[in-house]
This record gives sequence, C-alpha cells and structure tokens, in this order.
Amino acid sequence: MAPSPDHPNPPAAVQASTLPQRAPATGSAQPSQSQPATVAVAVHTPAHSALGDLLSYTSAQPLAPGTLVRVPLGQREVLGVVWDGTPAPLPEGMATRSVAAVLDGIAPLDIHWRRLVAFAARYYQRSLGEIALAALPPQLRDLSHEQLARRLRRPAKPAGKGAAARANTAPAPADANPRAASALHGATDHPAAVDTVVGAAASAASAASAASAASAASAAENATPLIALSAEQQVVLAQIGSNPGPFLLFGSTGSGKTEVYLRCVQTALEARPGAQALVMVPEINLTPQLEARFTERFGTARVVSLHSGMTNPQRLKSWLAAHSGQARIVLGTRMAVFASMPQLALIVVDEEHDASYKQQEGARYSARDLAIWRAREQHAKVILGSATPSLESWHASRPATPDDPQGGRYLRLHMPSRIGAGKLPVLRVVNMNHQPRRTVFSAPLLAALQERIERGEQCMILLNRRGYAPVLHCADCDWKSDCPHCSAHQVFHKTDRSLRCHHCGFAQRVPRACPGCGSPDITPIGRGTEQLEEQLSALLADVRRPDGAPARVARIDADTTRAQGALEAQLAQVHAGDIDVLVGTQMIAKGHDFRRITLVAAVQPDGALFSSDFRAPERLFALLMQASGRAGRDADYVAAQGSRSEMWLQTFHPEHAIVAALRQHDYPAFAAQQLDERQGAAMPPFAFQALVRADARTQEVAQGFLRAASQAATDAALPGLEHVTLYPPVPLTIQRVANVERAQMLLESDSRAALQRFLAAWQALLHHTRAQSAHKALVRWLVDVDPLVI
Ligand SMILES: Nc1ncnc2c1ncn2[C@@H]1O[C@H](COP(=O)(O)OP(=O)(O)OP(=O)(O)O)[C@@H](O)[C@H]1O
Ligand SMILES: [Zn+2]
Repeated sequence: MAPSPDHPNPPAAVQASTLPQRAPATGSAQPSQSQPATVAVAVHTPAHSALGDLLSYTSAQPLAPGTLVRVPLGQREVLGVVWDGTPAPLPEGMATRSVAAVLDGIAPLDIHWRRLVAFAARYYQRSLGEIALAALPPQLRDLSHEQLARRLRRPAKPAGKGAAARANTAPAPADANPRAASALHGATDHPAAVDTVVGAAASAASAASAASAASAASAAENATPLIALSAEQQVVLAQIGSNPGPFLLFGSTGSGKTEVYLRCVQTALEARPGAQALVMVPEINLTPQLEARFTERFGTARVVSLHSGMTNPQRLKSWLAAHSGQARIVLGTRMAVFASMPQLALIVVDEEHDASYKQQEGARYSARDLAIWRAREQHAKVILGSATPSLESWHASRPATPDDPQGGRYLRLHMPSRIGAGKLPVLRVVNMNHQPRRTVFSAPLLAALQERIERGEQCMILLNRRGYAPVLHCADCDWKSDCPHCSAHQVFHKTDRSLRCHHCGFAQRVPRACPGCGSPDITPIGRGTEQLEEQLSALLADVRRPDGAPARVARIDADTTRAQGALEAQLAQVHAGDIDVLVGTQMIAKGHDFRRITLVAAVQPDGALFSSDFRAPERLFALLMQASGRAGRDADYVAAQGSRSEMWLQTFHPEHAIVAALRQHDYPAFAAQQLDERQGAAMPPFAFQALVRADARTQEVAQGFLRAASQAATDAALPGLEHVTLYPPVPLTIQRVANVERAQMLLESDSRAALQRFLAAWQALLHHTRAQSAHKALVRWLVDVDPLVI
C-alpha cells in the first residue's frame, strides 16, 4: 500500500528521504562551535528552481532542525526553516552564504510538523519549501525581522470581526513581555538563546504545563452547566473513548455532533497536560456560531481561530499561541491542518464531505486526508463528522469482513436521531412539468410560505446561483452577454446594473441597447438569487407576520457578504427572527443551527442532475440533505407551533433516484447505489486519479505540452507506468478564463502506490519538457492529485 494521506504507512516508512529517524538534539550531532556549521534550509525558491528547495547555509552556531531563520536568496532575504539532513552541494563556483538571522524567540518546529510538510510535499507533488513556507503565517514570511520584532512588541489591535475579536481578548504572552524586541536578532549579535517573547514560546513545554495546571481546574469550574447527553451521543462517546479510530461520525443534521466534538475535546485536554485539539470547519461562515460554542465551553484564552478571513496580525497571533502551547484549541479552515501544535491529541474534521477541504490552487492538498495522516503520525485521535459523508470516507468505514479485509479502516459511528426526538423534514415534490411555463415559485410552494410566515415561522429558499440572471439576451440578433475574456457568460447583476464575469471578474455597465444590433429588446434569461429575492418580495407583499408587520425577505450570498462583518450581521438577523424568508446560495445551506426555520425549498436544483462530472450527484445530494437539515432543528419549537418541518423540491425530474433517496432521508442507500456505479466504472474510491493541467494562450500549446510530457513518460518507461492509464489531453469545461486556454489530462490507476511512483518519477520529465523551446509559450502547468473536480 502506498503512503497516502488517508492511509499512511507505518511512520518509519513515510519519512521523506530528507528526514532522519529522529531529529538530532540541538548541539549533540553538530559540528563544534569553532567552525561554522552547515545547515540545510527549506526556502520557497521561485517556481521549482533547479537548485531544489533545501539549500546550504552556514551558521555561526549550530541550529536545530525546525529553527526559523532568515537567509539571503538571490537579492532578497527570505524566511526559511532549518531542515533535517544535509543539502545537496552547491554548484561549483557558488559560495555558501550564511544565515542572516535566527528567529530564536520562536521554538523550532517539531519533527511531527516537519514530517507532515515533507509528506504533503511528496504526495501532492510540490516542493518542500513551498509547502513549509505556505504553512506559516504570512507575517512570519513577509516582515523583515525588525518589523516582526516590532509587531510582536505591539499589542495587537482589537479585531473588527466579532468572532475574531472574541478570540483576541485574551492577551498573548507577547503582549505582556517588555523584552519582546529581543525575540529576533541577528544570528551574530546574540549567539546564545535569550529570553524570549513569543511567548514563553521558546519553551513550549513550560508554557504548556503551566496552562495545563490551570486547565484541569478551569474545565471543572467552568460555569456552563453541561447539557445531558442523548443516548446516541453517549454510545458514540464511549466508542470513541475505547477505540483508536479514525472515526467517521455519521450523524443526521441536528443530531448534536457539535456536542460530541466538545466532549471529545474536553476529554483529550484532560487526559494529558498541555494536550491540544484541532477542530476544522469548511468555511469561515460556519465559524462564528461554532466558535461561540467552543469559547463558551473552554474560555476565550484557550481557543484561537485560524482562517483566511483574519488579518495577518491576527493570524500570526493565533499561530504563535498554538505553536507555544498557550492555545489548547485551534478552530480553523483547511489551512489549519498545518498549524504547529506540538501537543496535538485530537483532530475533528466537521462536515468532512465539504469540497472546501481541498485546496484548489497552488498545492492542491486535501486537508481532510492530511488530517488522517497527521493524526496517525502524531498519535492523535481523529474524528470526521457529517450527515452526508464523502463516498471516500463512507467506503473507508465499511465494516471489515473476511472477504474484504480492506474494510474497517475507519470506524463508522451512527447518530441517526435528531436531538429532542425532532423529525427530519418531510419531502414535498412539485412536478414542474405540470406548472405553467416559466413558473419560478409554484402556487403550492407560495401558499406554504405564506402559511408559515403568518404563523411566525421562518423559511429558506436555496438557489445555487448568485446575480439576477446568468445571461442577457437580445431577442432580435441573438446577442448574448458573453465575457470577452472567458468562454462563459457575464452574469447580470441588477442591484448595481452591471454585467460581471464570475470567472475572471471582468465587469461592465449594462448596455442600454443591444451592442450587436442596437435593439432595445434585451432581456435576462434564467434567474439568480437577486431575482428570487425581488420576485418573492413582490409575491409576499401582502402577507403579514403574526405581529401585523409585512413579511421580510433577505438574501445571503457572496455578493451581500463582501463587507467585513456583513455575514455575521445578516446571520444574527435571521437568528433574531427579523427575517421571515431567507434567500441564498449554498452559503446558507450548511452548518448553521437555525432554530425557527421550518421550511426549506430548492426551487431549481435540476441543473446539477445531468452534469458530466461523476461527483455531481454526490454533491447535489449532500447539498439538498444539508439544506433540508436547516429546517425543524428545534423539536420543541416545531411541536409548540403545531407545525412540521418540510423540504420542498421543484423539479422537472420527480422520478430521479436522488429524489427518492431524499424522500427516505436515506444516505446509506444513496451511497450504496453510487458506490456500485463507481465500482462498475472503476472510478474513485475504487481507482486513483491525478490530473495534469496546462494553461497557455492557445489550446494547441496547452495540449501540445501535455502530449509531449505524456510521450516522454511512455518513452522513458517510467516506474509505475504499467499500472497507470494516461488519457489524452482535453479542454476544461470552461475552456478559456481571462484569455488563458486551459487543458488537462487525466491519469488513472488501480494502485495508489503505482500512481505515486509514476508521478514522482514524472516530475523531472515534466520540468524538462517545460524547458524545451517548443513549449516556451506555456503559461503554467500543475499536478492535482486526488482531484475533486474533473
Ligand atoms: N444532548 C443534548 N441535549 C439538548 N440539546 C442538544 C444536545 N446535543 C446537542 N443539542 C443541541 O442540538 C442542536 C443541534 O446540534 P448540532 O448543531 O451539533 O447538530 P449537528 O449534528 O452538528 O447538525 P448539522 O450536521 O446539521 O450541523 C444544537 O442547538 C445543540 O445545542
Ligand atoms: Zn471572464
């Protein structure tokens, strides 16, 4: 079995060649003080430089692996991480330069972090330096060491955003330390370690043990009375307690998975002094509520966030708190999988099926898969949770049988019931073939909405397309609002009268007349959330809430939430009951614990039913299940209302298998059927895939590069090739974006090991091919291992 993110080999076998079995203890195996030591430093060299990314530097003092340093690279000075092992000798005539500064206010990154980075680099076919440097907070990289020292000295400003602001109310040790400036200094200035800053950071262990002494006490005295667990929660917690995992927590929407995570975190923190837990969530918009639950339970001082919505100073602060051990819990998005957490004891991946765990640019890693790997390597427990697991995780958690010893890699845990004996929403299907043409809201759906509003209940309308209409069209000459730079339409946004391309961002004012023929008869075709909001407001204009006020319709999508804090404010309005009908994209469909929504409607889900992507049904099913899961979450409320929660589906294909599975709330049946199909077609998880993407000004150039690289692989009879199928290059579905033509080539194998062997050997040939003059015009190429979108 090949090392894979979700199926690690035993630790000994997974180490990168650059890593020794054990990090040498500082000083011991190093050259004596009198001679400058040579150290290997991981740096991010310009795209795949020929030098490799472990470079030699000299240092006046021996430096432990994991030490952060600043080193000269070309004309610049950059951040680097001292790495294990010896670097390749420099080309003849190049002198070894010396380390410019040692950031010895920050404890070295430990062997676990370095192994994770090395593994991710190898598995996802990226350079070590790129992954290592990308995994660190931007300010560590971008600030000079003087700037950084100043930054560490200055107390961070209170954050603007609610959630982040809460996390920041606990001062990090750095804030209180008057000697912060000494954290960073030129390596030659102060050869010996000094007291530092970043917290007690130099001695993560001491900080951690201090914290843990306080923690056992504070966990007990924490004022929040714990809620009584449901029977299913108790069973699941007992299973997690007595098994090593990894676990797949398959729990219905509203079954109380968050409470299970909270208890597991608590158990993990109490089990070992200084222990830390990493809790990952898909998107920033899910974190405010979850973060509130964690800080309420564990106190703001011990919980930090890590996600791209934070400012760089906030990120640095959270990162340092996790690295030093002061923060015991890190709540974050996919980037958090690389957080330095020396005492990591538990990883939770909430909504593990969510596509946002896969990075879609640069190093295309899966944070979920790396979490499994990391947990195994660092002897931490790992829990993946979802009401609609990915088919990969579902398959990995099938029970082991004598015929199928590969089964049971994950332990599947069930929580089928909603908290408080709440019922999952009843499915109501409107057959749109029987509705008048161009119906947006069918009469029965409108009547249901009205009834709910009049009872004071809330409703949610899901349409996964923002803007007013996906295209403008001229009835006279057939002109369409095509993006001049992409093979896509520009979307009509009525609010600001603009045409905007959702791929390249190109925006224009809406023309008064057709640019093709001058006809004034240009009309929007199809609809987006803006239009739904407008139409629904008009249709419900006369409907009154119980308090006599007119019904209020609001919209949440990427357009309404651009401003800092906008999303929190809008969600707060929904939670407060100020909104009666919420219209939105997938942003509103997942994770939120709405208490008074009793009806959810997907008005136009058909588009995804017949997509060419083999994962489209899985994604649609998950989206609709998750959306329906926002309804009827408070069983007592629904009962008191004498109501019952409903999920409405307006579809032209009421007979579709997805509709039947939704009606039964039967994820296992849906998954079984999908897995059957996948097995028959030898698709993941029964096969392993990688993509090579090439971008150029023309398809010819892009595809030419892929063909040449493929030919080179065949000619060289690369290892693993006999188990790998290389498909011919094809244009991407959206072929041109921002005037760049995109092509890709699919690789498939029934053996992950063979595919990995092949990809590793192929790297050099891809670089070589790229360097040939025939492919000068290529803009870029990249490899995507375990791609999510094909
Ligand atoms: N044992 C319990 N007793 C009472 N209420 C509970 C209990 N456990 C959880 N809850 C409450 O039930 C609601 C639903 O729980 P939670 O948000 O964790 O659901 P979930 O399983 O994560 O659902 P989803 O998959 O939809 O996000 C929350 O309001 C939570 O506070
Ligand atoms: Zn465009």
